Amino acid sequence: MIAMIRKFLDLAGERKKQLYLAWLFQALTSICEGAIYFMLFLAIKDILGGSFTREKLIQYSLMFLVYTVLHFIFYYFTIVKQRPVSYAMMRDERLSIAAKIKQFPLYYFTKDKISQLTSLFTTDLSFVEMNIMEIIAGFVSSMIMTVVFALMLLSVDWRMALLLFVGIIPGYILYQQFQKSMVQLGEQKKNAQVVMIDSTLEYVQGMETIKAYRLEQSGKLVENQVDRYCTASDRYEATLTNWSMGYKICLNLGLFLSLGVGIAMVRSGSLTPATYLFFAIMGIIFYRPLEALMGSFAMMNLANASLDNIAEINNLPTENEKQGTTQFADIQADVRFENVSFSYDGKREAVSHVSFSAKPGTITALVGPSGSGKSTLLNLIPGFITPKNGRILLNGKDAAALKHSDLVRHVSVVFQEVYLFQDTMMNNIRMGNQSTTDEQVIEAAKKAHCHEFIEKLPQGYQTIISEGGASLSGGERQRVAIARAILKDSPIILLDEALSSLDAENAVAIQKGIEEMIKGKTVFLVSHTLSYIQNADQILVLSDGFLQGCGKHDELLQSVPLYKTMWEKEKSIKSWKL
Ligand SMILES: Nc1ncnc2c1ncn2[C@@H]1O[C@H](COP(=O)(O)OP(=O)(O)OP(=O)(O)O)[C@@H](O)[C@H]1O
Repeated sequence: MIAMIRKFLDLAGERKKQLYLAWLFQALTSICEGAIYFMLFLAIKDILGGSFTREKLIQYSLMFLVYTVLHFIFYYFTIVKQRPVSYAMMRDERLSIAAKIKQFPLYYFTKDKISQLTSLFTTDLSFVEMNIMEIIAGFVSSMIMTVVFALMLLSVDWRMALLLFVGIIPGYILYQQFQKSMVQLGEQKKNAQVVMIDSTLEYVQGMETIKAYRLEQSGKLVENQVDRYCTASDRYEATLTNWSMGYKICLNLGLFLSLGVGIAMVRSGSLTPATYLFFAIMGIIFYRPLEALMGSFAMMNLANASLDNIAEINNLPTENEKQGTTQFADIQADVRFENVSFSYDGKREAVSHVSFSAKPGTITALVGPSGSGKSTLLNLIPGFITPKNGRILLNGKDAAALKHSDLVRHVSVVFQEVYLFQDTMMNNIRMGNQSTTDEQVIEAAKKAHCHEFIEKLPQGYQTIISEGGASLSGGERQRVAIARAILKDSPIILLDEALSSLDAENAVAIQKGIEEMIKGKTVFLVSHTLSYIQNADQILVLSDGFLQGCGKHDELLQSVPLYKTMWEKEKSIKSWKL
């Protein structure tokens, strides 16, 4: 629990003071509650001792009123102080994680990591936001109440108090065991939840394929994961209930012992009936905060796991942290790879010992079988991923030493998959260069051959694009990406299968736009279709991450067997007739 509070305070930052104040009010609330019970003892003592007069009745009533009012006032301030803190903290945390995610290397975003992030936003942050204050307040209150009650009981009769406390020892031993098994079950429950979210996302995203192929078993997979999560949750709750019962019994051993021995003490005259009666009442009340502590343990456990997940994301190194500080503002860029290697998992190299150079005003095409490392090599250029070995030089300057923002500004990318944001078409294109006017945006759209279809949209350039650009065809999305790149006007241009979603007519239509965009630039082009790139200034042939050859189309046909095979295959496919 202490570790969890520490983690929470780390997240709280400057709001720590407000939290301390809230917990101080919580402590005062508990002290007032303790005082009310102490008055109860004094009243019982007076009644049984025959000294309960009318004045005492008024005196106790007034004190009761004062403590009750104070209790409510302190409780009100506890809530007022702590309520906004968790919402404000989680707001900051959401924004800071969103900003941090943007700086993660691209290869971080694998399917399971996306599920982990989804779970973090939908479950962990919300859970902490909704529950942590209550958990900590409950813990602070339980602890203070226990101390206040213990001091009060000791001051009334230390022998009876010690007998009552005996139950804490077996309770604590059981609690330790319980904690271990609950942490394990909590992790199982959490993992089952991540897998369930993962399979549900996959199910929704793959709906088109599921419907097309009537894949009934895909629904079964979601059903299984939902069942697994339900079983894990059930096991967690059932175990919690069993342990809680055992814990309660252990604690109450002290109550039975004190009441049993107390009777003997009253009989022998060493204990007054008033004190016995007081302990009989307080015996039940004393363990309540400790029992509540156990009850909220399940929540603590889950909150702790959520805080760990938040910390894990916060502690991940970002690409920017690894980048240098050298400024780069050249308007042309000569790109040189020197013995560059990269591995995603630290075991197998996706790009291995690659060296080549590309001059401004030239097109370098990357070809090779699927998985040969073409996209990886492309992603190395803007620093989306960084080489594990070797160097990439831009105009002779090591890219690793350059400011990340400068590097990214110098590279325009058109990926195969184009993401459009839920914003106007105008703003979606303007993302290429925020400082451009509407006229410049339209000019770029015309060059990329988007203008015609944008004009046909209900509000033209002011039409809001649905999330991800799902309402546009693949070819339309790709032309918007080309318009963005035209606006950005960077010295380096990366085209990763950029023509893949265009039909032959469209591809020819925007050829001019692309030609204009790449004039004087250092262009890298990934293509599976060799006929598209046969006029490139140089072609890099990759296989299993290694560079098999580098040269012009005719040279490669002579010198690289893999290239020759790929070319012949393409020719034979083209001659297929149905
Ligand atoms: N995010 C990732 N995490 C782990 N491995 C990856 C990741 N992305 C790619 N790989 C692996 O790295 C290797 C090279 O992949 P890359 O995408 O660069 O190949 P490619 O030639 O572009 O393939 P394709 O033509 O199919 O797009 C492959 O073995 C691939 O499985």
